[in-house]
Amino acid sequence: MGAWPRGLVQRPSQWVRTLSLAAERWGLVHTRVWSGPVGGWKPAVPRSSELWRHPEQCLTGIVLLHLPRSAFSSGPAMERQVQRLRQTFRSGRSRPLRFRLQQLEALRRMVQEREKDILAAIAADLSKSELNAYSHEVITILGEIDFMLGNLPELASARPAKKNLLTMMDEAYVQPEPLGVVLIIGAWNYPFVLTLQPLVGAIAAGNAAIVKPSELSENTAKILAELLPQYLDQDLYMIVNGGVEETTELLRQRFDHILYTGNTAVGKIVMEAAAKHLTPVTLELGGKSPCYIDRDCDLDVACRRITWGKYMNCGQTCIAPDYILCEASLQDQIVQKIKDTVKDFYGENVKASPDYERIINLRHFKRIKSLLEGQKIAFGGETDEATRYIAPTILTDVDPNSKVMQEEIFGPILPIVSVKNVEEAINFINDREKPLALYIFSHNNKLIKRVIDETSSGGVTGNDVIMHFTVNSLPFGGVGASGMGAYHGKYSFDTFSHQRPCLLKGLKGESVNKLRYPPNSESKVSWSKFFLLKQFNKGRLQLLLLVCLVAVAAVIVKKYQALWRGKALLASLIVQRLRWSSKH
Ligand SMILES: NC(=O)c1ccc[n+]([C@@H]2O[C@H](COP(=O)([O-])OP(=O)(O)OC[C@H]3O[C@@H](n4cnc5c(N)ncnc54)[C@H](O)[C@@H]3O)[C@@H](O)[C@H]2O)c1
Ligand SMILES: CCCCCCCCCCCCCCCCCC=O
Repeated sequence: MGAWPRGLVQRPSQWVRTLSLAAERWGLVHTRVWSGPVGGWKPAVPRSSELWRHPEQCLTGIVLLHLPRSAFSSGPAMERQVQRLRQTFRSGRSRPLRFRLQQLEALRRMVQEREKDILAAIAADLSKSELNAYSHEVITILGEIDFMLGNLPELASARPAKKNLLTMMDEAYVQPEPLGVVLIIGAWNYPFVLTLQPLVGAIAAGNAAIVKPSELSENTAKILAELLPQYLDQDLYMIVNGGVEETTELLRQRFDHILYTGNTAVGKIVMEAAAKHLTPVTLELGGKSPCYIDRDCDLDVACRRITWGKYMNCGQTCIAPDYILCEASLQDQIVQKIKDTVKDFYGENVKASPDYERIINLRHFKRIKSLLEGQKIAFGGETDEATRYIAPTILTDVDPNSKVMQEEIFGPILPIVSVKNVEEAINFINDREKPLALYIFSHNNKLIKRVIDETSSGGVTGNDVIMHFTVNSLPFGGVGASGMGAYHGKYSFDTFSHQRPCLLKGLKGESVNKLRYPPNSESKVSWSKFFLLKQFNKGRLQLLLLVCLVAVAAVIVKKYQALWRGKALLASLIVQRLRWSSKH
């Protein structure tokens, strides 16, 4: 696509433009606008595109290119796109702070100006009320953008580093630098926040990025593909929509970092593909997040908070409490209190509540429903395949070896497993894969700290659920099977940056440098120990003292010399003045 396709140059008529854009919206074709040999092929952005409005400003005109979708996900096409972004990155365009801030502001404008469309898309994907879509997703993105806008100058600036005796006179600092072209693969359960929050970090850190939203939340994927090119620099930030085929093709390309959010099985595929290029990865995976309720606890409060975090988004939250661990004697009270809270939150008819979502697709609906088989359902259990509704459900006396305890539930089913005491709870947690989150409810802070000390998990909230996700001064990520790396706030910036150590020396000081040049000797090693390990022997200490004394003496002499010189000058001026006065 390097040469200008002369024969095809024309300004498309209104109906050609309308039809093209409609076909693009329906997902039939990709429409591209040729903006000259320099600009290359750009997405034909509806309405706002400068290319549509001012074709005369392109080199010689514009031309439309209609290709089947597959043409853009083929290997060579994908490679060209990554190459295009890499070239722009290499031009240095994404590096200046002013540019990054401007792109982040544009992203904020996008969220604010197109809020209605965004909320409608999320609502369509997850049967979520627009109010919930706003508080679960949009607020988080706006908060993250504001954080970056407020803190970017500090985050991106060089940090002075401590020096040793050998580099005392030099300049040592850590300079964060962008990694290059990064790939962000989003998830469908919070399709807006889990796709855009990493992008905020990538932009802030000065990278180019390809964003691949989940095809399972197709409405959000579509609106992102429509909006992002209208607000962000298209040569640096690009969106690729599609499914397994497109992701597979993307993963063949070389990136400088990949941040993937989703299930552990695909996480392994991502890591394997990344290993071929030695690309570092951040894997935001899942797991079964336990929730321990201590006997010494306010059960009303605990159950209200757990009900909120478990049934929010119909249980499709990576950090939802997956199951409850408690003493057997608490089980019935917990069931009753959660039951009462569900009524408080969603009313008598949960199905009719605007605050209760639906399962994303039939595959997940069937998977979750199958987890109910053979279980003791203490509450809920109703399902409706036509609307993919699964009622808030509690299972009691659950066998730790049953299917529901083998995989992450990712749905509105809450098993209660009884344990004798906190030791057994700790062992239960440690016998399994490290979870993404861990929750402990107790009046006893020491017990909470003990559970934290004796277990491992991606994150922890004591006496609440989910809320650690909302604190952007805390890194968000998994450990072990629940993932690697972290993001949010400063941690996003760091994830998408290389912390580059810089040491700037002068060309003087060769006498000290002789210590490291061959031939080596006992004395040189001993001096190196002195400089680098601060290992003093008596003789060396005396020598050092002597050097210090000489240095102090030199400073004093210099100072007095200056003083004497000053005094002498003054005296000679006075003498001259007296002579002059006596003459006149
Ligand atoms: N840590 C987090 O922040 C976080 C957030 C959301 C979800 N999750 C986790 O994600 C899981 C559920 O979400 P999910 O979307 O992965 O589930 P899913 O099983 O619905 O996965 C579907 C996704 O995997 C992709 N996929 C499937 N096979 C692939 C292949 N061979 N190559 C590339 N991509 C392939 C599909 O394209 C699709 O986007 C849960 O475990 C949840 O805890 C984690
Ligand atoms: C005083 C009113 C405060 C209202 C605050 C509402 C906070 C709601 C926060 C919900 C955030 C949910 C996001 C969860 C994302 C989980 C990612 C994994 O799936």
